[in-house]
Amino acid sequence: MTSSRSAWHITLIYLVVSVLWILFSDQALVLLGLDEQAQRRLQTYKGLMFVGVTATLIFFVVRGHLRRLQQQGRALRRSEERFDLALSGANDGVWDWDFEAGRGFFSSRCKAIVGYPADAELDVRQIWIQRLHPSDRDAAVQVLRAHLLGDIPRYNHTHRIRHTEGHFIWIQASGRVIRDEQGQPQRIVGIVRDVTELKSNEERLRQAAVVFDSTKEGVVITDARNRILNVNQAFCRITGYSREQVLGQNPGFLKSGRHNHGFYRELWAKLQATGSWQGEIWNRRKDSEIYPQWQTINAVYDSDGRLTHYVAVFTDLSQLKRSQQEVDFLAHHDPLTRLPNRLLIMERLNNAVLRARRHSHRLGLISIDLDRFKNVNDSLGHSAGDELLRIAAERMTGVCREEDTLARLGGDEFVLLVDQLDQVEDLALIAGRIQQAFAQPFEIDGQRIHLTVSLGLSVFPDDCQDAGDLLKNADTAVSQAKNSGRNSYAFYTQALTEQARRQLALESNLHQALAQQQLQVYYQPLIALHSGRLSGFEALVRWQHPELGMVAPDEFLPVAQRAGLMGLIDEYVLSQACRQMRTWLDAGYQLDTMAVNMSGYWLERGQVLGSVEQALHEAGLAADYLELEVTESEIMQHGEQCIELLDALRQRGVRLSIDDFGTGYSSLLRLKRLPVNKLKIDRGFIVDLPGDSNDSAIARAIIALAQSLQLQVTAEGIETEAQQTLLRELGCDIGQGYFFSRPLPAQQLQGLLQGTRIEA
Ligand SMILES: Nc1nc2c(ncn2[C@@H]2O[C@H](COP(=O)(O)O[C@H]3[C@@H](O)[C@H](n4cnc5c(=O)[nH]c(N)nc54)O[C@@H]3COP(=O)(O)O)[C@@H](O)[C@H]2O)c(=O)[nH]1
Repeated sequence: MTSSRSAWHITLIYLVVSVLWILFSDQALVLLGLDEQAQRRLQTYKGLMFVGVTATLIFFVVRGHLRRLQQQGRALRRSEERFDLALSGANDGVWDWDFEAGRGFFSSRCKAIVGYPADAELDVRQIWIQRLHPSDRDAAVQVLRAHLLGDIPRYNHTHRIRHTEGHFIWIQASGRVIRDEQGQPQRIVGIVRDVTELKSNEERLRQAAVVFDSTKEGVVITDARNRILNVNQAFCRITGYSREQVLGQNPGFLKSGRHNHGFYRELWAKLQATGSWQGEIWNRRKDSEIYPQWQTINAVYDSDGRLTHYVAVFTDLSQLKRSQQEVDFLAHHDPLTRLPNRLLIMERLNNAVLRARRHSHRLGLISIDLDRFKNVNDSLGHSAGDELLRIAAERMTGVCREEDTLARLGGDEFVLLVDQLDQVEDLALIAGRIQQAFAQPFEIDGQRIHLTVSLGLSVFPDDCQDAGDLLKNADTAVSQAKNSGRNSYAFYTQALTEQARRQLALESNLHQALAQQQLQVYYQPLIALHSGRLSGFEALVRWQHPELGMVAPDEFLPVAQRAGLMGLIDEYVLSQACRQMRTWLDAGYQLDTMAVNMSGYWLERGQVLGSVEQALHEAGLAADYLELEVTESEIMQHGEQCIELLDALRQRGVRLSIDDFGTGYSSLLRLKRLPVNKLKIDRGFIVDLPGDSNDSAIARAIIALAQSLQLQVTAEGIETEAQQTLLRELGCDIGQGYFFSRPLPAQQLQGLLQGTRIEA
């Protein structure tokens, strides 16, 4: 019942009772039959009583009403106090936006949130519209509009507001619209809350969650009873288990079985005593693979110091271990062929020598060098060269025993350590097998490559006393194999070492020899066999070493070649020979030829032409006196380039001769194209004449071939009269050899020259 109806009720009852009292109380007095004075007195008392009763009634009604009002007021205040307390406890501010009046009310907390003092007079624009973050404005207005249109029951939105100090704060505003009878929005009332800290906490949590899930380390969080509460994605990736499969489990199910109880006992003892443990631990993945991990476990305590959680963070070390193994492997192996490298073979060699010493057995070392491997690299490129080395290593491994070690020292150098060698000959058998491994051509990039190997064999303790010397000796022997024509093997001997030492000494003295003119040119006569006339000389270099005596060219020329001095020697001999020829001609000796050897170095560098022209010019000698000798094998090796050079020399009038003819397998077709004047039969075919019928046949054939090609023929190495006679009979033009004279210095040839002088 409303308050006005209650008031009408009471008033009506009062009216009825009052009217009935007035109407019937006087009649009741009349019925009493009292005199007029008594009646008037009673009427006065009656009136007084009515006033007294009604006054009493009014007193109680008013008092009751006022008491109720007081109670309601107190209840309202209490309720307001509770509301205020609740809002301020929750740190919320109240706002009220009256659309009709265009005013807003903002509680002091509401103002404080934005940075205004409590007594600041603010309108809605100042506190809300102008302060909204531009990025949040559209969304905030849209939610408000939706609520005002009745699309959503409450206005609730979180957005950024610029604080009076300039920075942005996050607030959460909520409210509800109040409408008039027609449903038109009158005002909206609500609360506002500063959620900046909440937001930054949320952001931190979000970041933590991203870190938790994106970190490469596996993370496991357990409760105090060690039941898994959470794991991250890295844990799942590393272990192979899904999150659902492990939640609630004890992490002990990951144990690999590789650690004993003592290990785990110590782990837990340390964890409980210090609150953390760190170390390498082996666990088992879902696919049963066991793997190492580096793990840190920390105990987590609450503010009262009670243990609440354990957090374990671990890194999978298996990749690292594999890399470490690979690094270790590469430190001792060659990455291309995966064979042991120099470091490892030396280690094994040293150990093998110690064992061989202790047990008095032999061991062998084979140094293996691929012949002309450089040509493959130069012509087909380094990747083809690498591929070839890889296949060669495979083939050699295939023919070696398990217990022996094949290693690559670098480039095309390999060694094979043969442990426990029963007899030296066995090493030769193994060398043969390695040579055989190269019998088939190599298929690289669609090309068939024929390759041979040279092998040097050395035996402990026969050839040396330690591992270093064993390797050195095998190297020396391989050089010997190479010098003797490649595709062969050679054993190391003490004599070889002496030779190697002498060659080293020669190499270091050769520069000095050139500077101090220790090199001399000797001349060996060339005799026209049909007349016995001295037709010329071949210039041959000699080294008069101050300590070693006369050193033969066979010995020092390969050294000069290696030392890069061949060009200087060739030029020196050429110019000396041309000058000497000029001197002899000027002295009136009738000579036709001065023969000079042309080395492979000259052919390679292509400097011959310039040097020849210069030497002839300086000596003032006509070109046709000069005969350059090129060996058959050099011509074969240098091919077209050599022919072009010979052509050029020929055009300048220089005569050319093929030296050591018969040893180089030149084809007749090529021979026909060569611009040469002479063939020089190799001494090897002369030495056994006239007794050896094969050599006779060869000499005869060469002479016939030369004649048919209209070339002259010289036979070198004639040591006997019989050889001279036979060769003359066969039609050989020129003879050279000890039978006529050894090579001699110019001044010792005067006697021989006398017969050729033309008297002026
Ligand atoms: N590029 C150069 N090569 C040169 C030069 N001087 C010599 N050589 C080459 O060195 C090789 C050895 O030469 P050498 O010891 O001088 O031997 C020559 C003669 O002494 C030797 N010969 C001559 N007759 C006889 C004989 O009757 N018996 C015998 N055992 N040996 C004899 O033959 C060598 C001449 O050879 P060749 O040149 O093939 O005619 C040798 O290959 C020389 O070519 C030089 O200055 N530059």
